[in-house]
Amino acid sequence: MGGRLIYLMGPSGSGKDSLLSAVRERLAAYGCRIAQRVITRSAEAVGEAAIGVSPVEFDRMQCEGDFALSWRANGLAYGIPRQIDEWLATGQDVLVNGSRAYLGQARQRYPELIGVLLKVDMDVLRQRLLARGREAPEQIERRLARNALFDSAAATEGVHVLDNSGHLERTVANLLSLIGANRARV
Ligand SMILES: Nc1ncnc2c1ncn2[C@@H]1O[C@H](COP(=O)(O)OP(=O)(O)O)[C@@H](O)[C@H]1O
Ligand SMILES: O=P(O)(O)OC[C@H]1O[C@H](OP(=O)(O)OP(=O)(O)O)[C@H](O)[C@@H]1O
Repeated sequence: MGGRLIYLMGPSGSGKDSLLSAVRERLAAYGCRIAQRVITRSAEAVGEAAIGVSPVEFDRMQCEGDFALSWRANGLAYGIPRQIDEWLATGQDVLVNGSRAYLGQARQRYPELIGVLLKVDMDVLRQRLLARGREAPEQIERRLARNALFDSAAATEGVHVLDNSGHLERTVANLLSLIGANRARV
């Protein structure tokens, strides 16, 4: 039997990287892989378990079929290495940090994917983005404005919504429970 693809999404600043860092070891113990993303962001500013490449290198990798999934957003290009297909084929679950805008295309390739949407109140989101300090204020406002694209009910159809407005540990527990990683694998 193939593994499950868990497709984590959420606004910039909703806590995807923090959540993935917090669950990394527990998911590894459960046998679930976390895909390392390739991003056209300088390596210093990647700030997560991702690989930074130049736009030219990204295009070359894409042409060579290195990515199972890839998309562009926020002026950047993102790729999920095709290695995830080997993991899924050998029955391992895989968690990817995805894009809300790309969900439909991801579903075309992986119809059984499990969508998980991290949600945070708008004011909390702005505060967290400013406190993180990775983007300039105008970039932060553009990222917040982008969220209006995903306000419709359709955006949450068929996806599991996890609220990360509170403590991260609660969100961690909810994600592990959703995946079934809080109990022994049978
Ligand atoms: N539950 C939480 N409570 C408080 N701060 C959080 C929580 N989750 C994430 N953060 C903080 O919010 C900021 C954005 O989180 P991050 O994981 O970088 O989000 P994303 O990867 O979705 O852009 C970071 O500074 C992070 O430390
Ligand atoms: O279509 P959207 O849901 O808006 O997503 C667009 C991109 O933004 C996020 O990336 P990234 O991790 O670079 O942004 P963040 O760390 O600032 O959230 C997300 O993971 C997608 O790659």
